[in-house]
Amino acid sequence: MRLILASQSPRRREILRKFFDSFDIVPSAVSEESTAENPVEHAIEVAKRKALDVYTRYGGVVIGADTIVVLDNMILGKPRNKKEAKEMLRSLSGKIHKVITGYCIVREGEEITGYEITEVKFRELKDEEIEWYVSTGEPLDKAGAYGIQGKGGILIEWIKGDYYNVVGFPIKIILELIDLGFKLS
Ligand SMILES: Cc1cn([C@H]2C[C@H](O)[C@@H](COP(=O)(O)OP(=O)(O)OP(=O)(O)O)O2)c(=O)[nH]c1=O
Repeated sequence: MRLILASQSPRRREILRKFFDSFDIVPSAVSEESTAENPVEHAIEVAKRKALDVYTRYGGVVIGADTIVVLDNMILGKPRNKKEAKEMLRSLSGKIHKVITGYCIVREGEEITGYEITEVKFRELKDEEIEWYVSTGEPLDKAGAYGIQGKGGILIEWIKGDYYNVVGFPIKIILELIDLGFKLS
């Protein structure tokens, strides 16, 4: 069965490519708003919308995912501009937050949903560090305004849990695909 990643994220593509040889990529264009009552439900709802959008057009086995950063029960999505990126980084400084990725795999009308939570502790950041990091341009397409896999790694004191989950593609998805019969490359 054809495997399709419903994502424009280069990070998700790279992680999936580490484990599986052949799959297609079809980005979805759905809204990332939701009426969910809590962050986990929100991430799953959006992931499901992404996967179903592509599944209804192409069929196959479709994976959708949504990554959010949650600080004190507030969802930080992708910053809209540099000012918002600086505010997000200031609010994360010195604190522990959660990175939640909700995912959905759709095949033959059946949906498998799940999520992973990783805790991340930021160092106390100096204003100059925030200025420098935002000037690199890295924060703009990323939830919480940082990328752990890039220069943003320097902002972090520790993480607890699945590293790949922070980048946007938890290992749980790989395990689900193995259960569905896909072979590791
Ligand atoms: C916290 C964090 C997020 N991110 C990224 C992962 C996601 O790509 C992005 C969150 O946005 P998402 O809406 O989950 O994904 P996306 O818009 O990039 O791609 P698509 O909806 O097409 O699947 O932030 C990192 O790359 N590194 C990090 O450390």
